[in-house]
Amino acid sequence: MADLHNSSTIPGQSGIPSSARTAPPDADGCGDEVLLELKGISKQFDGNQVLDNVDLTLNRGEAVAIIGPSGTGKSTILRIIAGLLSPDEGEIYVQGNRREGLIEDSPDPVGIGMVFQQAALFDSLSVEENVGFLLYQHSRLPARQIRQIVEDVLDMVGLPGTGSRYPAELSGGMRKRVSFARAIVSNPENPQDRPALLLYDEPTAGLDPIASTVIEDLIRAIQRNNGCSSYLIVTHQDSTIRRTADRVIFLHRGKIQWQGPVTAVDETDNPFVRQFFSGRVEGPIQMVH
Ligand SMILES: Nc1ncnc2c1ncn2[C@@H]1O[C@H](COP(=O)(O)OP(=O)(O)OP(=O)(O)O)[C@@H](O)[C@H]1O
Repeated sequence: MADLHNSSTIPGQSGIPSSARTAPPDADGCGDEVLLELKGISKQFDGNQVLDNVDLTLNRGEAVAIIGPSGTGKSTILRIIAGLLSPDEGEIYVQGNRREGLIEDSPDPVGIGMVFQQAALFDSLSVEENVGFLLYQHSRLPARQIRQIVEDVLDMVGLPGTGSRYPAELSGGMRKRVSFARAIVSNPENPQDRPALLLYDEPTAGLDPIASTVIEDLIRAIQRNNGCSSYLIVTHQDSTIRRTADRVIFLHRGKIQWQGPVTAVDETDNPFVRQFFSGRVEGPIQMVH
């Protein structure tokens, strides 16, 4: 496992009991291979330092939640990891290979998939055509098989029998689940296309508690079905943090202020984590008005 003790960029780390800082080596049976490493990543927009010298390591098979107040750079870090945005400074290693430029310039040695916060659906296409869009466009699978795959995925996201409806006929939460279904649909002809790393940007935002549970269970099921795949998940929702994360990273003011196993979020005396989980207005995190 990554040795969190050696990370010098985690000022709040000292509040975590040493026994809680690292998981037992290879607890998940996925080996201890480092899948992703960020070294000294910085990014600013219009003079606003959003990420400031961030180091982050993710092992194969790990599930990590990135949390923190709004506007603190969580989506930015996902977009940098996905290769959609360049950092101003720092290095990115995917399975030990340094990435040069954006994803379009040099493909990574393993697939990285991103499930966006707001994936737009095509209004003129049915739910089935939306979810099966990439398979209809890029695979040679017969339409009947694509329909079956789509039906199965709709079932998985808790929307069975909705394939013939149009996005305008669905609630916002249902549309979100259709987007999710589209993001996770994969071609059985190319199982190697399945990403080794998935990046989820607030997949349960705006969903009712039961629909959230369906998506949270699905995120875990996808990880199990893909062997030792890993994911990073950005979320504000307490239940999603607790049900999908093995490890939690707290980002604020451009830096990782705390990280530890999900079981430690209720034990740590780190003031950022305490304020975040209690929802108190008073504390080191100041609302930006
Ligand atoms: N392309 C961009 N151009 C200018 N500023 C940007 C851009 N992308 C992000 N920012 C700014 O960077 C900061 C961090 O944004 P980001 O979306 O990463 O935050 P976040 O932590 O994901 O927020 P939230 O929890 O509200 O989704 C914000 O102040 C945002 O306005």
